[in-house]
Amino acid sequence: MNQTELLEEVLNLSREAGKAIMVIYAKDFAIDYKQDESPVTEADIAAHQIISARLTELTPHIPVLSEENADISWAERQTWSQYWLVDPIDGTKEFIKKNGEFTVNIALVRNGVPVLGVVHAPALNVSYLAAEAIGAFKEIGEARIELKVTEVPNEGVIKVVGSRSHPSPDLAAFLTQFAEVDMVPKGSSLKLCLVAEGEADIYPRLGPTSEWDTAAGHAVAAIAGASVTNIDGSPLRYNQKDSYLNPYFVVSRIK
Ligand SMILES: Nc1ncnc2c1ncn2[C@@H]1O[C@H](COP(=O)(O)O)[C@@H](OP(=O)(O)O)[C@H]1O
Ligand SMILES: [Mg+2]
Repeated sequence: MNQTELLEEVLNLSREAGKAIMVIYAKDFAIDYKQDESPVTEADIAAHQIISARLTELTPHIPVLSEENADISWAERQTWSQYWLVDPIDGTKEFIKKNGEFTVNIALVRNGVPVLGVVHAPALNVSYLAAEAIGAFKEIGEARIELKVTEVPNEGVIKVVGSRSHPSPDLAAFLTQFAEVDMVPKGSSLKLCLVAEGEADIYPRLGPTSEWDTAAGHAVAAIAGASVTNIDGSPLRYNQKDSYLNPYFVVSRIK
C-alpha cells in the first residue's frame, strides 16, 4: 500500500471511530476518572477499540500505542523504529461539555518524527490529514483543500490559540514578546490545525500534554509548513524517553 492509500484508509477509519463517538455523544454517558484524574468515557474506549483493531489489520507489522492502552514498557518501545500513536478522543473535557471541540488523532511516527497524521473532528464534520511527500489537507464535507502555511511577520496583532480547559500560568510571560495579541481558546488538536490553515499565527503550549495529544496535529502543522519546536527551537520529537509527557512546545508561522 502506498502512502496516499494509507492516508485515505486512516482518514476512513478515523471517521468510523467518529461515528461510534457521535452515537455516545448524543446520549447520557457515564464519566470515569483515571489515576491522573483526567476523565474517560465509553466513547474513548469504543473509539480506541475500533482504531486499534483496524490499524492492526491494515499494517500488522506496525505496533499501536493508544492513550487507552499505553501500558507498554520503555524497553519495548525503544525498539520501535515506527509505530501508530493514537488518541481516540483528544479533548475529552470538551466532549463532556458537548461543545464539539474534540478530535480523533491518529499519527504514524517514524524515528521520532510524525510522518503521517489525521485529526478528525466528528461533531464539526471537519478532518485534517497530512503525509510527507503528499501534503497537508483540510476536508469539510466533500470539499478538500490543500494547506500551505504562509509566514507572517511579528508585527501588529498576533492571533494566539490556546487551551479552553487547561490554563497555563507561563503563557502570559511568553506572550509579552508580542506587541498585541488576540487570544482564541480552542479544545484539542484543532489548535495545531488552526496554525496549519492560517487561522491562528501561534500555539504556544506552556503546559503539560502527552505525546498522543500532539503527534497527529504536529504532522498536519509541520507538513503544511509551520514550525513545531521545543521552547529552545529544537524539533519536538516522539518516543525518545520513558515518560509520555511532551516538553513545552510552540507551533508557529511567525517569521
Ligand atoms: N497535567 C496534564 N498531564 C498530561 N496531560 C494533560 C495535562 N493537562 C492536560 N493534559 C492533556 O491535554 C489534552 C487536552 O488539551 P486541551 O486543553 O488543549 O484541549 C488532554 O487530552 P485528552 O482529552 O486526550 O485527555 C489532556 O490529557
Ligand atoms: Mg484522549
